[in-house]
Amino acid sequence: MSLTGFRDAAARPLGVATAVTPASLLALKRSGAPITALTAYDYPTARLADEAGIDMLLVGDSLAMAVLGHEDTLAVTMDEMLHHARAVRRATQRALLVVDLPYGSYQISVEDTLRNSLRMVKEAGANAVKLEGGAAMASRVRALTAAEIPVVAHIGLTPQSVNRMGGYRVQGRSEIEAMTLLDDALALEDAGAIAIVLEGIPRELAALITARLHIPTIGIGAGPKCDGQILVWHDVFGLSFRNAPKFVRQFEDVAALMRKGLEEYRTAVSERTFPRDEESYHLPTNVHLPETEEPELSVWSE
Ligand SMILES: Nc1nc(=O)c2c([nH]1)NC[C@@H]1CN(c3ccc(C(=O)N[C@@H](CCC(=O)O)C(=O)O)cc3)CN21
Ligand SMILES: CC(C)C(=O)C(=O)O
Ligand SMILES: [Mg+2]
Repeated sequence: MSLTGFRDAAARPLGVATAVTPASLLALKRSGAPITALTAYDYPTARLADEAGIDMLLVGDSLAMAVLGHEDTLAVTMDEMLHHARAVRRATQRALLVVDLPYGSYQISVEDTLRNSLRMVKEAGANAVKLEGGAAMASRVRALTAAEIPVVAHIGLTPQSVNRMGGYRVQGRSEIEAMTLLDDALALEDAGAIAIVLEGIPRELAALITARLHIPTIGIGAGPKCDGQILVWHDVFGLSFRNAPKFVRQFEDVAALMRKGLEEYRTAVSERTFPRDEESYHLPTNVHLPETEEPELSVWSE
């Protein structure tokens, strides 16, 4: 694994844009240029996102819901996250590759957090890991940073807290809750986080946190003043099969395209217009098989 994110530096095409690093995300914040981020879960979609110039690809634990059909994110395992992260790694040349630590992989101890995060780096080629939680997670962030594992923090509507929150509810709407979230963000920055995801909080609070922090904020349902924005791939393309949160914008209706293609394929097979002769293999002209006997359909239809 090279520093630039290319597994084999010699295989890097000449003239390709420099790979995104934690330092370049910081530079984007300082220059005022928005950071673009998106989730990715497999090879073809990660290739499209990377080639489109998305700065950060996140193998989110939203995998559980968006891809695996679970009701929430709690069930997804380290092995499932690694399996998808490896596919995304193979496709990603430029973007910073961040992988979510799944629920249970970092709650028990700092040691567990380090062991599981090292797996993300060594077995999947993650450039950074992400974990949910506030000031209570600062010791984890500090230990990972000391172990040379860049960390993205995540506060506000943290989906792994669904049982405590009693559903997916906007956070930080009272002054006391808002100030606690600001303190959390400052503690995570102090512990060494390279960036922080702000999810499901009032836009005014996200603007305040973004102004107070030196590291970039990446918003999802946190308004326009964050340093960057992230969305779930399936929400962007209308592939979610559930009521979308208010913060989602569907940029294209890929499900409609897929339905159209499915209807065309089903019809073509049903009507025997697929495959055509050009879509079939032929015997060499010197090879002769016995004639096939056409079934006498009329006998059976009488
Ligand atoms: N496809 C998908 N998109 C996501 O953004 C996403 C996932 N899956 N899975 C993991 C979490 C869960 N997320 C969610 C899910 C639901 C709401 C939601 O229903 N929000 C309410 C807010 C209610 C309130 O006002 O408190 C909404 O109406 O927007 C928000 C975030 C975000 N993450
Ligand atoms: C939406 C982002 C921030 C996330 O954590 C996920 O996709 O799991
Ligand atoms: Mg997540």
